[in-house]
Amino acid sequence: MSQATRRLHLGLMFWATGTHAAGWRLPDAREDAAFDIEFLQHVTQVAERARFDFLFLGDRLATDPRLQRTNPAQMSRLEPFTTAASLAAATSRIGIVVTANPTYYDPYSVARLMGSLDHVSAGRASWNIVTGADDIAAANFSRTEHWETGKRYDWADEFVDVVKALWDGAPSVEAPAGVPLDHDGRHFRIAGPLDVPRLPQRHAVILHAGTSDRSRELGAREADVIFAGQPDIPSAQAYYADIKQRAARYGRGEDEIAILPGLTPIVAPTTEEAVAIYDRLNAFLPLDPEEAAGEVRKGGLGRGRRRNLSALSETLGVDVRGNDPGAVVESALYGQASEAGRRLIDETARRTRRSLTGAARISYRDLIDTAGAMGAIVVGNPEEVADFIQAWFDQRAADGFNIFPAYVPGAVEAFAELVVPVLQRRGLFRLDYEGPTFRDHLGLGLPGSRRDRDQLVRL
Ligand SMILES: Cc1cc2nc3c(=O)[nH]c(=O)nc-3n(C[C@H](O)[C@H](O)[C@H](O)COP(=O)(O)O)c2cc1C
Repeated sequence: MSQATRRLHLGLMFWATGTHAAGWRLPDAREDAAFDIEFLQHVTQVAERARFDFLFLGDRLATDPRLQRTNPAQMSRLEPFTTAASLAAATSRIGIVVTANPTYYDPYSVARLMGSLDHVSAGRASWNIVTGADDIAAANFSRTEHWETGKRYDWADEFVDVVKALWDGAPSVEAPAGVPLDHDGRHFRIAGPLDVPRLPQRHAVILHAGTSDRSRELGAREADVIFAGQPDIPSAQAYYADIKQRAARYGRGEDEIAILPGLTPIVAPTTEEAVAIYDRLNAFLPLDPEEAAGEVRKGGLGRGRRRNLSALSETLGVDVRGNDPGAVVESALYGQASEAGRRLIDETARRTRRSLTGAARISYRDLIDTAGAMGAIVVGNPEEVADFIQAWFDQRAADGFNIFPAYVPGAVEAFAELVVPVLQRRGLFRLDYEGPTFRDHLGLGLPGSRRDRDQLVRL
């Protein structure tokens, strides 16, 4: 795609009390937000008014008390297909992404649920394929273990193939009874045809999120959007180039696959106000008790790492235990710290505008706060946040972002009101939707049928 026509894409990651662990502590936060469908609809409408490409509903198939520390709204939630149908009825343009994990679903059900959602939403359905980070989910699905990566992706590859083939054979004007599938594969035996009529988008938009080589391959082959997690431009550029190269090997053009890292923007009219929000959120978070040497524990995905001087010492490569967490850090620490430690200090300075030498100084507590949330975070005024987004976009580290609002609804409204107009003024983001379907927002036409495509490849 030429630079002139390349457009930024924006998704909204919806965690009802925000993606910051203290998002639920702010005055306008709602502790029942995850279950109040009118509230979910309101947030989706705010995103739609700002012309976001999509609202993203992640999912987990198990609850985990450890999430209470970091994202309480993730501990219990509404089932996403049901939620999505309700959000579709309250909106008319925004794409709606539902996470459904092939490891624990079956293909006919997903083809049917997603196909129905595409009808209910008039062409705005999207399936986020994840193979699952939660090994505890296995215990809810009559399994003794969460499969290892190879098995999960062998299963997922065939699963996705079958779902797309079911959509291709869905009842249509040309074939009112549908086309039987008669799939007899390694994992699935499915007769078909699907009982849902041909989807408005033919295929729901496919998203994918994962980290392994197998995940990259599945994403490059099947996904229209990749949800990525790199925290900085160099690592995001490497990931971006790798996915686009892999996609090219499947005959797919650069513009057929959008790579959107997650980004937490903390924005306010002035830099000082934005930093004050960031500090205020972090001040709510308690520190963990210190641990004995050699016992530093790290949290898993989404559960955050331990917030104490022991864990900080690990990252810095310098033993800083015994300091008052609120004390300012000596400037000599920079020279002593590991590379990861120096990155942590630099990132803290970028977010807080404090330094090791200036009038406003970095404290140990500031470093702990940064280490607790190392994803891509930008704190600043609207122009500064837009600069950050544009830098990633221009340097091909991203085709846009999945926006993680730190607190809800305030951070969604702030981004919509303050940053989107700047991105629009710069010609980076759409002024209006160009069509009614999610595929239209992504600039994608209707997909050819899999069988046609396979035949073309054979010719
Ligand atoms: C950005 C991102 C978002 C993810 N979202 C979810 C999710 O909503 N639900 C889930 O079960 N797993 C989610 N995962 C986990 C992936 O499905 C995957 O299982 C995990 O990253 C391990 O990588 P692998 O599958 O490539 O081995 C996410 C992963 C990433 C990187």
